[in-house]
Amino acid sequence: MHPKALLDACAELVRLTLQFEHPADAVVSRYFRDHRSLGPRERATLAETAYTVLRKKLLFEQLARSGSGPRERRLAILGFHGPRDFLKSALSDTEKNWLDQCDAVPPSDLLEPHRHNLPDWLVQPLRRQVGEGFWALADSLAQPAPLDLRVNDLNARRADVQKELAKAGIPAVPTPYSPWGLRVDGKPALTKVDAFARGAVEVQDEGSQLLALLLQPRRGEMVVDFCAGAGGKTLAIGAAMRSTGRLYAFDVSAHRLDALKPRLARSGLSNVHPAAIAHERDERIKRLAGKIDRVLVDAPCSGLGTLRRNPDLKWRQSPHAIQELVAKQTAILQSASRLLKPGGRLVYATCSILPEENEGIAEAFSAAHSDFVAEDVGALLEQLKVEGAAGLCSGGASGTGYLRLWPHLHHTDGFFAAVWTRKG
Ligand SMILES: C[S@@+](CC[C@H](N)C(=O)[O-])C[C@H]1O[C@@H](n2cnc3c(N)ncnc32)[C@H](O)[C@@H]1O
Repeated sequence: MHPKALLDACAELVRLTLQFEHPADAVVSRYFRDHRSLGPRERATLAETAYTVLRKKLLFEQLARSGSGPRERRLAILGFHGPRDFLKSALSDTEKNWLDQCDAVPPSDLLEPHRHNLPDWLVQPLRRQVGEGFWALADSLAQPAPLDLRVNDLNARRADVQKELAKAGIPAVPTPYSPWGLRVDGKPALTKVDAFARGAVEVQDEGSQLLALLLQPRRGEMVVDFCAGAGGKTLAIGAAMRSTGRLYAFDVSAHRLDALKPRLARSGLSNVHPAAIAHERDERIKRLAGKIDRVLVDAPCSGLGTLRRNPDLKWRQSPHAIQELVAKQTAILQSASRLLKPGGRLVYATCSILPEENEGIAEAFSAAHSDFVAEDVGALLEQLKVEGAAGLCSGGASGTGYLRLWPHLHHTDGFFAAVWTRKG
């Protein structure tokens, strides 16, 4: 594609994503479906440009106050993902001069919002939690995430898959905390790799893998993944159960559960039972009350721990939306807890970095449920032989009560988990 046409296309995609009517990944997929002739490199340029604009929106909007031409075009020029020479061949002389002026602005001249690129309402809660780590956190949230894979240890070994990927020209290293994880350089086309086609690997952030590990499901047990979605954690749990017992994958979205089906087929698991429920108090849930060994509640949340992958969320979420989520999280955890038999384990998890969706929910649950004992997550991870377990946790009486993963410290998405045992 000619540089001018590619820049025009980038400006159009930037315009569409900045409408914030739909998640950015859905807008990008839709754009690609509507423009089937785009090649892989053009797609990469378009997607990365739109995502860079979302990541650095406040800075770019400030810089775009000067310059001329449509605003989306100025933003696309600032965020353009590709060689500078290539970009400049698409620009007028005026635009080239303006871009040189923008490039020359020293970071020390920028106001704080133009450096952290976060909405005001998010800055205080993050500063309160990470203190001096705030700028490292803001920087890491503005970077693209690495690609993590989970090796399906039902049918493959991590070391063998690592060798197989290396042979296919995809270097990968074992992840430091999850026993199943491989971290891959760049963004290879995984669907074409045999290990993926035969279900030996799935794409999954290392933090998500740790949530499944924390549930510690055993052979032959009855387990519920309450908010299973497209089943990322379901697959990890089912493999840890060695495809035995019964694993219910519940979700209110039949559409999301549909996306689990091809993944299940690849995985070789035969113990998973997906079922759409109407809401958290569904009859199906009532029938299983008191019968389940382990329940994972991977709750619907703000997703603010995934800003590296979903930078639009910081502009689409709001304090009001968070309040609604907190009410929903409380209700789901309450209902899901009824499923457990005495001695059973409950794990509540989010991919949020806000205390009200995390410690706030966990502490309120503990206070209202004297029949559940809060477990120390640091101690559990230690037993599970997770490297540097205490460093992954914070809070509670011991200071390691909850799992608290941060992108700038652990190179995973931001995750939270709390664990309880139902008293016998
Ligand atoms: C964080 S996502 C789950 C991601 C999934 N566990 C995975 O690993 O891929 C939260 C899920 O909760 C589901 N959900 C929302 N409200 C629910 C409810 N009342 N009961 C059960 N699931 C619900 C959403 O449809 C969404 O799929």
